[in-house]
Amino acid sequence: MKIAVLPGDGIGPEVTREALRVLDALDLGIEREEALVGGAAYHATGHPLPPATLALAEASDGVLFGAVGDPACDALERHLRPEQAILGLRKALTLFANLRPAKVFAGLESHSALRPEVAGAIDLLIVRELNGDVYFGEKGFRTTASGEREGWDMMSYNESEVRRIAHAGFRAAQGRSKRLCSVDKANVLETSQLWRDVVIEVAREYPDVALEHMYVDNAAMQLVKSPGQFDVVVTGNLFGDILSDLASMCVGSIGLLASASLGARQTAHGTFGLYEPIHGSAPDIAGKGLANPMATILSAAMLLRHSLGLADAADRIEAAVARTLADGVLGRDLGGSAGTTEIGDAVLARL
Ligand SMILES: NC(=O)C1=CN([C@@H]2O[C@H](COP(=O)(O)OP(=O)(O)OC[C@H]3O[C@@H](n4cnc5c(N)ncnc54)[C@H](O)[C@@H]3O)[C@@H](O)[C@H]2O)C=CC1
Ligand SMILES: CC(C)CC(=O)C(=O)O
Ligand SMILES: [Mg+2]
Repeated sequence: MKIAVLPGDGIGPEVTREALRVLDALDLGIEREEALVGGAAYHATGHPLPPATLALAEASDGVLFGAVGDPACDALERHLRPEQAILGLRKALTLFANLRPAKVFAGLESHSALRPEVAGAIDLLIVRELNGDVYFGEKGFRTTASGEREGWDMMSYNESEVRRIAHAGFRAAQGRSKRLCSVDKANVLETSQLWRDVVIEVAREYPDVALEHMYVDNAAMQLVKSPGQFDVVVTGNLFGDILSDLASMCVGSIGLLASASLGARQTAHGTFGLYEPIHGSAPDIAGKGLANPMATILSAAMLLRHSLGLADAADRIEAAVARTLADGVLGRDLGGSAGTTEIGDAVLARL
């Protein structure tokens, strides 16, 4: 079993370090190799996703990813920006299904941005499409006839892209409460109309799952009003990106939400995937020891479960994180004072 570790930029290396300490403590015999990615890779090699990094990821059983993003790179041509590394990995590795669970941990109800009785009901899974949509369409700048600058980005989905993520959504729903909410903007966008049509076609293969459709603006409102109504949500790349950050504050902090990005490839141990917190490189707190590493630690648990066939070890990590939070070890993001290493220590002590 071998994993690739790509810490990246900003708080990426800080939170990845804590997740690796947790994996080490479990002594699971996992070989690992680290590589540069994002701004760190650009500064060292001139490219945010060097061929050696991609090759390492491809040759591994799973990838643990920190975060990419560096304000010093914001003026670079787009293909050289750090964010292109994570987009490139998702695309090159055909990781089209991004699972983003959001559940309120016991004891954290009052740390949600919502009222505790509303927050307490949250236990949902966002299944976000990750290989298509406006993130991967043609884009550019042009000058209009009247001489104005104009930026444009092409949004599209084809039916096979929608079909495979719809299947992922329905299968996830079958494993949970058999309810699936498909989120789109079919009242305005043709991309979304196609999305809705295909989801309805795929639904015929899952008669045991109750399908509902919701427009994304309403979904954002409903997630704040009564998040407990949602179980599995399947949606496109852009909407899923936005709704999952929103869901993180319903749970309490973006520093708590983990993710698994999966495709179809099977290894000897499980489904190949990339695992990362849903947050970014947080330049505002990078290097200060303030980042909450729990999202990355929980991502490592998802790696063990989905890619390495080590569900018991994943359960242990998740239980240790839950106990740490229940014991009131909270970072600044949750109104506490524990730093990154202190939170890692607390999880280690509860493994
Ligand atoms: N998958 C990735 O690598 C992602 C990269 N990014 C990149 O990250 C950079 C910063 O983006 P932002 O929009 O600021 O989003 P962000 O998620 O990095 O930060 C948003 C806010 O949440 C806080 N935060 C994030 N993670 C935290 C943690 N673990 N503990 C405590 N507080 C945390 C930050 O301090 C900041 O105030 C940009 O370059 C962006 O493109 C953004 C999202 C995902
Ligand atoms: C950095 C972006 C490419 C993606 C993002 O915000 C995310 O995947 O959550
Ligand atoms: Mg995001």
